[in-house]
Amino acid sequence: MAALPEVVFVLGGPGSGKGTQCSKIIKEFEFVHLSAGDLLRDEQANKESEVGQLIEYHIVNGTIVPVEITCELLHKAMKASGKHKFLIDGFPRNEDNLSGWTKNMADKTVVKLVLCMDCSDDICIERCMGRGAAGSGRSDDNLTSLKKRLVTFRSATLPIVEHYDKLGLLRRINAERPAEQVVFALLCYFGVMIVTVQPFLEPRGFIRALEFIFAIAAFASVTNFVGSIGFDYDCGTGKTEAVRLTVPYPFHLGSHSENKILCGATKPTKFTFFGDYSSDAQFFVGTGVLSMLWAMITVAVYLLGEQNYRLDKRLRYVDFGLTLVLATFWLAGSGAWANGLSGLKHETDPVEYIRTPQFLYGLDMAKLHNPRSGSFAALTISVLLGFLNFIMWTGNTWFLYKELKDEQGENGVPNQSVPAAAGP
Ligand SMILES: Nc1ncnc2c1ncn2[C@@H]1O[C@H](COP(=O)(O)OP(=O)(O)O)[C@@H](O)[C@H]1O
Ligand SMILES: O=c1ccn([C@@H]2O[C@H](COP(=O)(O)OP(=O)(O)O)[C@@H](O)[C@H]2O)c(=O)[nH]1
Repeated sequence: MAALPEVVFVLGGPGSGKGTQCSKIIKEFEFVHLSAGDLLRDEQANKESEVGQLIEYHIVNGTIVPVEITCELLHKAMKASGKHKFLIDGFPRNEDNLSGWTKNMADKTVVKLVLCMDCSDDICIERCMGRGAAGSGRSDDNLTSLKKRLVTFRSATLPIVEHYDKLGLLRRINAERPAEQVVFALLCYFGVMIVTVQPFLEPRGFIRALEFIFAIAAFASVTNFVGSIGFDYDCGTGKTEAVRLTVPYPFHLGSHSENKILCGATKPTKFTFFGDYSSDAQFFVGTGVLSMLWAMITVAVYLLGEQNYRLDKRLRYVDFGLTLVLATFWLAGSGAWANGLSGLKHETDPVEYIRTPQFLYGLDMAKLHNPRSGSFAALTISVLLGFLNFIMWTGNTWFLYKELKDEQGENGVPNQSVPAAAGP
C-alpha cells in the first residue's frame, strides 16, 4: 500500500513564531508550508469568494472560521502542491477543526507530529504589535483583536494541544527564545522524525532486515569454514603418526596440498586432493555478499528516505528488479553449491582417500589407516540458508510487485470529496 501524505501541525498563540519557524524548517526539510491563516486571508482577499466576508468577521474577532472552509482550502493546497509532506501552521485550532479534519482527512493523511510553540501572552502581544507596526497589513494585528485571539487560543486551541499530547504526538518548544535557538530545537525533532521504522513493520522492510541477517549467515558459514580429515600414518616401525589435512575455503582442492614430516623422515610427505569446487562456493558467497550490500542500502533508504522511495517509482522498480535477480541467484547459487558440496564431501571422504590408487597421490596408501572425517555440518547449513534466502527474496519480490501495483494518486494526495465551503 502506498504511503499516506504526512502532516506536521504547528500550533501556538498569535505571534508565537509559527510562520517564522515554518519558513526556516522548509529550508532544511522537504515539507510544504501551509499556513491556515494565510490561506484564509488569500480567500478573503479574493473578491469572487462567497466566504470572504465570513472569514473577515472571524479574523477581526479572533474567532475560528468554520472547518469546512479551512479544510477545503488546505486540501486544495495539498493537492496543488503535488507533494507528500506538509507543515500545517495554525490548524487545528478548536474542537470543530479537529472533528472536521478527522472526518475528512484523518484516514487519508498521517499526522506525524504536533509542535506547540510555548510563548507568554505579553511576548505574543509585543511581537504581533511589532509585526503590525512593521506593516503586516493584517486586520487583526491590533490590541483589541489580539486580546480576543489570545482568549480563543487558551480556551479553544489548548484543549487540542492536550489531545495530541495524550496521543504522544506533541512536542513543546520554548518559543520565547531568539528565533535561531527555537529553530535548532525544532530541527532536532524533525531530524528524529525522518528516521522511520514504519517500513519495518510491513513485509517489505521486515523481510529485508531478515534478508540482511540471513545473507551474512549464509556466506559467512562458507567463508569461515575450515574442514579437516585425518588418518593414522604407519611409520613401519610399529609406530603410527596422526595426520590431519585441512579443507579450506574456497575449496580449490587441486591447488591445496600439505607437506608433513612424518616418522622422523628428512623429506616431507606431500598430501594433496583433487577437484575444484571453488566456482560453486564463490558464486554462492558472491550472491550472499551482493545480497547483504543491497539489503544494507535498502534498509538505509527505508529508514531515512521512505517517502522518497515511495514517491519515486524508479527506485521501487530498481528494488523490485534487483530483488528478483538476487532471488534467481540464490536459487542457482544454492543449487550449484548443494551439488558442489556433495562432490566436495565425496572428494574429501577419508575412507575414499585411502582407497584411491597410489599413483594418483604419489603416496603409499597402504600406510594410511583409521580414516577420520571432520564435520561438514556448517556447509550443509549454508546450503539450507541459501534456499531459505531464495524463499525470502522471492517472497519479497512478490511484496514489492504488489506495492508497485497498489499505486495511489499521482502526487500521493488521495482524491476525495471535500466538504463544500459554507456560505457567508
Ligand atoms: N523567536 C522570536 N524572537 C523574536 N521575534 C520573533 C520570533 N519569532 C517570530 N518573531 C517575530 O514575531 C512576529 C510574529 O511571528 P510569526 O512567525 O508571524 O508568528 P505566528 O505565525 O505565530 O503568528 C514576526 O514579526 C516575527 O518576525
Ligand atoms: O485554522 C484556522 C487558522 C486561522 N484562523 C483565523 O485566522 C486568524 C489568524 O490566524 P494566523 O494563524 O494567521 O495568525 P496567528 O493568530 O496565529 O498569529 C485566526 O485568529 C483565526 O481567526 C481560523 O479561523 N482557522
